[in-house]
Amino acid sequence: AVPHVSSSCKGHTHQNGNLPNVTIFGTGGTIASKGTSNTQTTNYKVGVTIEALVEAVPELCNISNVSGLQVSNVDSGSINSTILLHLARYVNADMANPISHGSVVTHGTDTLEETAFFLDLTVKTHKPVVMTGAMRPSTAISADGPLNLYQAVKLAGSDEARDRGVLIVLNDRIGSAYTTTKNNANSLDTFYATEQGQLGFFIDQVPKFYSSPSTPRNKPHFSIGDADFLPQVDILYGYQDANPALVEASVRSGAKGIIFAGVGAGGWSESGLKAAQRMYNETGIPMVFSRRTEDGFAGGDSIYSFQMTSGFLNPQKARIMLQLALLENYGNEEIRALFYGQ
Ligand SMILES: NC(=O)C[C@H](N)C(=O)O
Repeated sequence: AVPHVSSSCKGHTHQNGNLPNVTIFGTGGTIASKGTSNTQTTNYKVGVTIEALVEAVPELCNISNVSGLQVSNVDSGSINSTILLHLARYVNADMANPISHGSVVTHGTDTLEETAFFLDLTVKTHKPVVMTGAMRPSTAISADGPLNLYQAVKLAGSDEARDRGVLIVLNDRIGSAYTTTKNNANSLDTFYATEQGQLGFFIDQVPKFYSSPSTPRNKPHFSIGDADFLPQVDILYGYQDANPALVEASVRSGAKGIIFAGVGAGGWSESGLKAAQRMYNETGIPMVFSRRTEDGFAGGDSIYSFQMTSGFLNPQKARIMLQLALLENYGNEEIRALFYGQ
Protein backbone atom coordinates (compact mmCIF):
# COMPACT_ATOMS: atom_id res chain seq x y z
CA ALA A 1 0.00 0.00 0.00
CA VAL A 2 1.05 3.59 -0.45
CA PRO A 3 2.16 5.06 2.90
CA HIS A 4 -0.27 7.73 4.01
CA VAL A 5 0.50 11.02 2.33
CA SER A 6 -1.20 14.19 3.33
CA SER A 7 -2.03 17.05 1.02
CA SER A 8 1.00 19.06 0.01
CA CYS A 9 -1.06 22.21 -0.50
CA LYS A 10 -0.40 24.37 2.55
CA GLY A 11 -3.54 25.97 3.90
CA HIS A 12 -5.75 23.54 1.96
CA THR A 13 -6.99 21.50 4.88
CA HIS A 14 -9.90 20.09 2.87
CA GLN A 15 -9.77 18.37 -0.43
CA ASN A 16 -11.42 20.39 -3.14
CA GLY A 17 -14.03 18.04 -4.57
CA ASN A 18 -13.88 19.77 -7.94
CA LEU A 19 -10.19 19.04 -8.42
CA PRO A 20 -8.55 15.69 -9.26
CA ASN A 21 -6.40 13.95 -6.64
CA VAL A 22 -2.86 13.48 -7.88
CA THR A 23 0.02 11.82 -6.02
CA ILE A 24 3.59 12.80 -6.89
CA PHE A 25 6.27 10.20 -6.25
CA GLY A 26 9.70 11.85 -5.95
CA THR A 27 12.77 9.83 -6.88
CA GLY A 28 15.46 12.51 -7.38
CA GLY A 29 17.32 13.76 -10.47
CA THR A 30 18.10 17.25 -11.68
CA ILE A 31 14.55 18.40 -10.98
CA ALA A 32 15.37 17.79 -7.30
CA SER A 33 18.85 19.30 -7.44
CA LYS A 34 20.51 22.52 -6.27
CA GLY A 35 23.54 24.38 -7.52
CA THR A 36 25.57 26.95 -5.60
CA SER A 37 24.62 29.79 -7.97
CA ASN A 38 21.75 30.47 -10.36
CA THR A 39 24.01 30.10 -13.39
CA GLN A 40 25.39 26.69 -12.42
CA THR A 41 23.94 23.98 -14.71
CA THR A 42 26.41 21.13 -14.18
CA ASN A 43 27.82 19.37 -11.11
CA TYR A 44 24.88 20.35 -8.93
CA LYS A 45 23.70 18.14 -6.08
CA VAL A 46 20.48 16.14 -5.76
CA GLY A 47 18.55 16.43 -2.48
CA VAL A 48 15.52 18.74 -2.77
CA THR A 49 12.54 16.94 -1.24
CA ILE A 50 9.26 16.34 -3.00
CA GLU A 51 7.56 18.64 -0.46
CA ALA A 52 9.92 21.47 -1.41
CA LEU A 53 9.34 20.83 -5.12
CA VAL A 54 5.59 21.09 -4.65
CA GLU A 55 5.89 24.16 -2.43
CA ALA A 56 7.89 25.87 -5.17
CA VAL A 57 4.91 25.58 -7.52
CA PRO A 58 1.86 26.72 -5.49
CA GLU A 59 -0.13 26.80 -8.77
CA LEU A 60 -0.30 22.99 -8.52
CA CYS A 61 -2.92 23.47 -5.81
CA ASN A 62 -5.17 25.34 -8.27
CA ILE A 63 -5.34 22.32 -10.57
CA SER A 64 -5.26 19.34 -8.20
CA ASN A 65 -5.34 18.08 -4.66
CA VAL A 66 -1.71 17.13 -4.73
CA SER A 67 0.16 14.86 -2.33
CA GLY A 68 3.81 13.89 -2.37
CA LEU A 69 5.73 10.79 -1.43
CA GLN A 70 9.52 10.51 -1.40
CA VAL A 71 10.49 7.12 -2.83
CA SER A 72 14.19 7.88 -3.23
CA ASN A 73 16.29 10.99 -3.78
CA VAL A 74 19.11 9.99 -6.10
CA ASP A 75 20.56 10.72 -9.49
CA SER A 76 18.78 8.48 -11.97
CA GLY A 77 22.01 6.60 -12.72
CA SER A 78 21.59 5.21 -9.19
CA ILE A 79 18.00 4.02 -9.60
CA ASN A 80 18.20 0.25 -9.04
CA SER A 81 15.73 -2.58 -9.41
CA THR A 82 14.72 -2.44 -5.72
CA ILE A 83 13.64 1.18 -6.15
CA LEU A 84 11.84 0.26 -9.39
CA LEU A 85 9.92 -2.54 -7.69
CA HIS A 86 8.92 -0.32 -4.74
CA LEU A 87 7.84 2.41 -7.11
CA ALA A 88 5.71 0.03 -9.17
CA ARG A 89 3.96 -1.19 -6.02
CA TYR A 90 3.29 2.37 -4.83
CA VAL A 91 1.95 3.49 -8.17
CA ASN A 92 -0.18 0.35 -8.56
CA ALA A 93 -1.65 0.92 -5.08
CA ASP A 94 -2.26 4.61 -5.77
CA MET A 95 -3.99 3.84 -9.06
CA ALA A 96 -6.14 1.16 -7.37
CA ASN A 97 -7.39 3.80 -4.92
CA PRO A 98 -10.75 4.98 -6.30
CA ILE A 99 -10.16 8.58 -5.19
CA SER A 100 -6.86 8.91 -7.09
CA HIS A 101 -7.10 10.40 -10.55
CA GLY A 102 -3.50 9.97 -11.64
CA SER A 103 0.10 9.57 -10.51
CA VAL A 104 3.18 11.64 -11.31
CA VAL A 105 6.76 10.41 -10.90
CA THR A 106 9.59 12.95 -10.78
CA HIS A 107 12.86 11.41 -11.92
CA GLY A 108 16.31 12.14 -13.28
CA THR A 109 16.21 12.30 -17.04
CA ASP A 110 19.25 10.10 -17.72
CA THR A 111 17.40 6.84 -17.11
CA LEU A 112 13.85 8.20 -16.99
CA GLU A 113 12.84 6.24 -20.07
CA GLU A 114 13.85 2.96 -18.40
CA THR A 115 11.71 3.60 -15.31
CA ALA A 116 8.84 4.80 -17.51
CA PHE A 117 8.99 1.65 -19.61
CA PHE A 118 9.24 -0.52 -16.48
CA LEU A 119 6.12 1.11 -15.01
CA ASP A 120 4.33 0.84 -18.35
CA LEU A 121 4.85 -2.93 -18.24
CA THR A 122 4.01 -3.42 -14.57
CA VAL A 123 1.27 -0.95 -13.59
CA LYS A 124 -2.19 -2.07 -14.58
CA THR A 125 -4.51 0.91 -14.79
CA HIS A 126 -6.61 2.99 -17.14
CA LYS A 127 -5.59 6.11 -15.21
CA PRO A 128 -2.80 8.48 -16.26
CA VAL A 129 0.70 7.77 -14.92
CA VAL A 130 3.02 10.60 -15.92
CA MET A 131 6.78 10.88 -15.56
CA THR A 132 8.68 14.13 -15.62
CA GLY A 133 12.07 15.61 -14.76
CA ALA A 134 14.23 18.59 -15.63
CA MET A 135 17.41 19.46 -17.44
CA ARG A 136 18.27 22.45 -15.24
CA PRO A 137 18.58 22.29 -11.45
CA SER A 138 15.91 23.96 -9.32
CA THR A 139 18.25 26.86 -8.52
CA ALA A 140 19.00 27.81 -12.16
CA ILE A 141 17.75 30.86 -14.04
CA SER A 142 14.92 29.51 -16.21
CA ALA A 143 14.79 26.21 -14.36
CA ASP A 144 12.53 23.91 -16.37
CA GLY A 145 11.41 21.69 -13.49
CA PRO A 146 8.51 23.83 -12.17
CA LEU A 147 6.63 24.05 -15.48
CA ASN A 148 7.40 20.41 -16.29
CA LEU A 149 5.94 19.46 -12.91
CA TYR A 150 2.91 21.66 -13.46
CA GLN A 151 2.27 20.09 -16.86
CA ALA A 152 2.76 16.58 -15.49
CA VAL A 153 0.21 17.19 -12.71
CA LYS A 154 -2.17 18.77 -15.18
CA LEU A 155 -1.87 15.72 -17.40
CA ALA A 156 -2.31 13.28 -14.51
CA GLY A 157 -5.53 15.11 -13.68
CA SER A 158 -6.84 15.05 -17.22
CA ASP A 159 -9.35 12.49 -18.52
CA GLU A 160 -7.88 12.66 -21.99
CA ALA A 161 -4.66 11.14 -20.69
CA ARG A 162 -6.35 7.88 -19.67
CA ASP A 163 -5.66 4.60 -21.48
CA ARG A 164 -2.45 5.78 -23.04
CA GLY A 165 0.02 3.88 -20.88
CA VAL A 166 2.76 5.67 -18.96
CA LEU A 167 3.42 9.15 -20.37
CA ILE A 168 6.59 11.25 -20.40
CA VAL A 169 6.28 15.05 -20.18
CA LEU A 170 9.19 17.42 -20.70
CA ASN A 171 9.45 20.79 -22.40
CA ASP A 172 5.79 20.83 -23.52
CA ARG A 173 5.99 17.49 -25.31
CA ILE A 174 3.84 14.52 -24.32
CA GLY A 175 5.37 11.20 -25.24
CA SER A 176 4.73 7.52 -24.67
CA ALA A 177 7.00 5.47 -22.39
CA TYR A 178 7.17 2.95 -25.19
CA THR A 179 8.64 5.23 -27.81
CA THR A 180 10.21 8.23 -26.09
CA THR A 181 13.95 8.42 -25.54
CA LYS A 182 16.47 10.95 -24.24
CA ASN A 183 18.28 12.34 -27.25
CA ASN A 184 20.54 15.10 -26.00
CA ALA A 185 22.76 15.00 -22.91
CA ASN A 186 22.38 18.72 -22.17
CA SER A 187 19.56 20.54 -23.92
CA LEU A 188 16.08 21.17 -22.53
CA ASP A 189 14.32 19.67 -25.51
CA THR A 190 15.89 16.28 -25.07
CA PHE A 191 12.93 13.89 -24.98
CA TYR A 192 11.35 13.05 -28.23
CA ALA A 193 10.04 9.98 -29.86
CA THR A 194 11.42 7.60 -32.37
CA GLU A 195 9.69 7.05 -35.72
CA GLN A 196 6.47 6.12 -33.94
CA GLY A 197 5.94 9.75 -33.01
CA GLN A 198 4.85 11.96 -30.14
CA LEU A 199 1.42 11.71 -28.57
CA GLY A 200 0.67 15.39 -28.04
CA PHE A 201 1.76 18.86 -26.99
CA PHE A 202 0.88 21.45 -24.33
CA ILE A 203 -0.72 24.65 -25.64
CA ASP A 204 -1.01 27.25 -22.86
CA GLN A 205 -0.71 24.42 -20.34
CA VAL A 206 -3.61 22.45 -21.86
CA PRO A 207 -2.68 18.98 -23.09
CA LYS A 208 -3.64 18.44 -26.73
CA PHE A 209 -3.43 14.85 -27.94
CA TYR A 210 -3.01 14.21 -31.64
CA SER A 211 -5.20 11.10 -31.62
CA SER A 212 -7.47 9.00 -29.44
CA PRO A 213 -5.83 6.42 -27.14
CA SER A 214 -4.05 3.49 -28.68
CA THR A 215 -1.85 0.73 -27.26
CA PRO A 216 1.50 -0.41 -28.64
CA ARG A 217 1.26 -3.61 -30.63
CA ASN A 218 1.72 -6.74 -28.48
CA LYS A 219 2.31 -4.76 -25.29
CA PRO A 220 2.75 -7.28 -22.46
CA HIS A 221 1.94 -6.88 -18.78
CA PHE A 222 4.13 -8.36 -16.05
CA SER A 223 3.09 -8.82 -12.43
CA ILE A 224 6.15 -8.35 -10.23
CA GLY A 225 4.89 -10.42 -7.27
CA ASP A 226 6.98 -9.86 -4.17
CA ALA A 227 10.37 -9.75 -5.88
CA ASP A 228 13.06 -7.63 -4.22
CA PHE A 229 15.28 -7.30 -7.27
CA LEU A 230 15.30 -8.02 -10.98
CA PRO A 231 17.54 -10.61 -12.66
CA GLN A 232 20.90 -9.31 -13.88
CA VAL A 233 20.81 -8.44 -17.57
CA ASP A 234 23.85 -6.69 -19.02
CA ILE A 235 24.13 -4.50 -22.10
CA LEU A 236 27.21 -4.86 -24.29
CA TYR A 237 27.97 -1.99 -26.65
CA GLY A 238 28.86 -2.77 -30.25
CA TYR A 239 31.87 -1.26 -32.02
CA GLN A 240 34.53 -2.30 -34.54
CA ASP A 241 36.59 -5.18 -33.20
CA ALA A 242 34.31 -5.57 -30.13
CA ASN A 243 36.11 -7.54 -27.44
CA PRO A 244 34.63 -11.10 -27.51
CA ALA A 245 35.78 -11.73 -23.91
CA LEU A 246 33.13 -9.32 -22.60
CA VAL A 247 30.37 -11.86 -23.29
CA GLU A 248 32.06 -14.39 -21.04
CA ALA A 249 32.85 -11.74 -18.41
CA SER A 250 29.19 -10.83 -18.28
CA VAL A 251 28.08 -14.47 -17.95
CA ARG A 252 30.68 -15.23 -15.26
CA SER A 253 29.58 -12.25 -13.21
CA GLY A 254 26.05 -13.61 -13.07
CA ALA A 255 24.14 -12.26 -16.08
CA LYS A 256 20.91 -14.13 -16.71
CA GLY A 257 20.58 -12.50 -20.12
CA ILE A 258 22.53 -10.18 -22.40
CA ILE A 259 21.41 -7.32 -24.63
CA PHE A 260 23.76 -6.43 -27.46
CA ALA A 261 23.61 -2.80 -28.57
CA GLY A 262 24.57 -3.93 -32.02
CA VAL A 263 25.95 -2.08 -35.01
CA GLY A 264 23.37 -1.29 -37.68
CA ALA A 265 20.23 -3.38 -37.28
CA GLY A 266 21.65 -5.62 -34.55
CA GLY A 267 24.96 -6.67 -36.07
CA TRP A 268 27.99 -7.97 -34.16
CA SER A 269 31.46 -9.16 -35.07
CA GLU A 270 31.97 -12.76 -36.14
CA SER A 271 34.40 -13.44 -33.27
CA GLY A 272 31.96 -11.87 -30.80
CA LEU A 273 29.11 -13.99 -32.13
CA LYS A 274 31.21 -17.15 -31.79
CA ALA A 275 31.96 -16.20 -28.17
CA ALA A 276 28.25 -15.59 -27.57
CA GLN A 277 27.39 -18.95 -29.16
CA ARG A 278 29.86 -20.69 -26.82
CA MET A 279 28.35 -19.00 -23.78
CA TYR A 280 24.86 -19.80 -25.02
CA ASN A 281 25.77 -23.48 -25.44
CA GLU A 282 27.09 -23.50 -21.88
CA THR A 283 24.31 -21.59 -20.12
CA GLY A 284 21.32 -21.22 -22.48
CA ILE A 285 20.77 -17.62 -21.32
CA PRO A 286 18.80 -15.43 -23.75
CA MET A 287 20.85 -13.06 -25.91
CA VAL A 288 18.93 -10.27 -27.58
CA PHE A 289 20.37 -8.09 -30.32
CA SER A 290 19.32 -4.45 -30.41
CA ARG A 291 20.98 -1.43 -32.02
CA ARG A 292 23.40 1.26 -30.95
CA THR A 293 21.84 3.71 -33.42
CA GLU A 294 19.32 6.15 -31.97
CA ASP A 295 16.37 4.77 -33.87
CA GLY A 296 15.34 1.87 -36.02
CA PHE A 297 14.37 -1.80 -36.01
CA ALA A 298 16.68 -4.65 -35.11
CA GLY A 299 15.42 -7.85 -36.64
CA GLY A 300 15.35 -9.87 -39.77
CA ASP A 301 17.79 -12.65 -40.45
CA SER A 302 20.07 -13.63 -37.64
CA ILE A 303 23.22 -15.57 -38.40
CA TYR A 304 22.93 -17.93 -35.44
CA SER A 305 19.76 -19.57 -34.20
CA PHE A 306 20.43 -18.52 -30.57
CA GLN A 307 20.20 -14.83 -31.56
CA MET A 308 17.01 -12.97 -30.72
CA THR A 309 16.29 -9.44 -31.92
CA SER A 310 14.67 -6.53 -30.10
CA GLY A 311 12.45 -5.09 -32.85
CA PHE A 312 11.90 -1.38 -32.26
CA LEU A 313 13.07 -1.49 -28.62
CA ASN A 314 16.35 0.27 -27.87
CA PRO A 315 18.89 -1.60 -25.72
CA GLN A 316 17.86 -0.06 -22.40
CA LYS A 317 14.17 -0.84 -22.95
CA ALA A 318 14.94 -4.32 -24.28
CA ARG A 319 16.88 -4.88 -21.04
CA ILE A 320 13.88 -3.93 -18.87
CA MET A 321 11.63 -6.21 -20.88
CA LEU A 322 14.06 -9.11 -20.65
CA GLN A 323 14.46 -8.62 -16.88
CA LEU A 324 10.69 -8.76 -16.42
CA ALA A 325 10.32 -11.80 -18.70
CA LEU A 326 13.05 -13.60 -16.74
CA LEU A 327 11.41 -12.62 -13.45
CA GLU A 328 8.26 -14.34 -14.71
CA ASN A 329 10.24 -17.40 -15.77
CA TYR A 330 9.60 -17.07 -19.48
CA GLY A 331 11.37 -19.78 -21.47
CA ASN A 332 13.61 -18.81 -24.36
CA GLU A 333 10.98 -19.49 -27.01
CA GLU A 334 8.47 -17.29 -25.14
CA ILE A 335 11.13 -14.57 -24.90
CA ARG A 336 11.83 -14.88 -28.60
CA ALA A 337 8.11 -14.53 -29.37
CA LEU A 338 7.81 -11.57 -26.98
CA PHE A 339 10.58 -9.65 -28.74
CA TYR A 340 9.43 -10.76 -32.17
CA GLY A 341 6.19 -8.85 -31.48
CA GLN A 342 7.94 -5.57 -30.59
N1 LIG B 1 18.69 15.94 -16.14
C1 LIG B 1 18.86 15.01 -15.21
O1 LIG B 1 17.94 14.71 -14.46
C2 LIG B 1 20.18 14.32 -15.15
C3 LIG B 1 20.52 13.70 -13.84
N2 LIG B 1 21.93 13.37 -13.81
C4 LIG B 1 19.74 12.42 -13.59
O2 LIG B 1 19.49 12.14 -12.46
O3 LIG B 1 19.37 11.72 -14.45
